[in-house]
Amino acid sequence: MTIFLPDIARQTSALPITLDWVGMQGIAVPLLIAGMQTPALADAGVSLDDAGARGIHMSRLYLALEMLEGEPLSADLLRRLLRQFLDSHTGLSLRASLALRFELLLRRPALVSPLSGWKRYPCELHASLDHDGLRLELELRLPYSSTCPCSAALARQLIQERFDEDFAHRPLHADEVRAWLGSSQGIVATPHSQRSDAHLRLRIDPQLAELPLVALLDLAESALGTAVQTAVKRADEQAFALANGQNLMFCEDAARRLHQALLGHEAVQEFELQVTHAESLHAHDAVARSRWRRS
Ligand SMILES: Nc1nc2c(ncn2[C@@H]2O[C@H](COP(=O)(O)OP(=O)(O)OP(=O)(O)O)[C@@H](O)[C@H]2O)c(=O)[nH]1
Repeated sequence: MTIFLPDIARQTSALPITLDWVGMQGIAVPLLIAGMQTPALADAGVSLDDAGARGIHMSRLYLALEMLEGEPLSADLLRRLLRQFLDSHTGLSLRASLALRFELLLRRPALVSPLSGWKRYPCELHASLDHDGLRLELELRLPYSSTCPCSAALARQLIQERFDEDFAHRPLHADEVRAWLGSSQGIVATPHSQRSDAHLRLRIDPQLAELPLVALLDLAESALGTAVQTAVKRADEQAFALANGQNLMFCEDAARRLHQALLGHEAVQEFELQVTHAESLHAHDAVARSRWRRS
């Protein structure tokens, strides 16, 4: 005996209006990225371009997401998946989209010691397919350390003044000066540093064979110069202090360095970036933004 199941989605809408996006948000999916299974949350949807149709077929989108489990995440896989969204909604939808939110874990080496540890990078990938083809946008967030150049200059001035007070009118002896340099009575002031955050939103070439996730994170960290560390021994901390001292930056400096680095990457077709320095000088943040579009 066949049981009749009412199918409301096939009814006609009482209000004939098209909809930009209909779908599901926050679906749990495993992805394969950089050789690792990576848990993600997916938002999957299509446009509803048939104004008279009551609804889309959610289950068809949900089941198509199984494609993500079997092979490494790539532009080609996303193109085929979104094509499946559209093929399963022929006559209803002209545009399909998928957003994936996940945290990429990368093993990062210490600066000096032979140690390493995992660092997490929050990522979002937004893919859409319509008659113009596949569009890919990548959002990356990465933490780094920034030391204020103004604060460093002001601290150096205080150290010079203290030096004048302690040594101006008597002969200098290297041992005495060396001991003074190693004391907090001599080095009376230190500049402030802060944990900072870079947020990159990049339009990526959809023809690429591989998604350049790791390459772009490496590029951004190298442009900033003082990425936050994972495993740290004292030797690593000392190297980090040196790196910060040689890498003083305002938020404007950080934004310009990232801008310059991203301009040179072949996969990047357009970007917006924001750097946020969570100041320890005051309770609000210093922020700089920049954007670029290939003309
Ligand atoms: N379109 C739509 N479906 C919803 C919504 N909320 C829950 N659903 C349910 O999602 C389920 C899956 O929808 P369909 O994909 O059309 O299910 P189906 O008719 O069994 O599958 P097909 O035979 O492939 O069309 C249905 O049971 C819907 O009732 C909603 O807001 N809109």
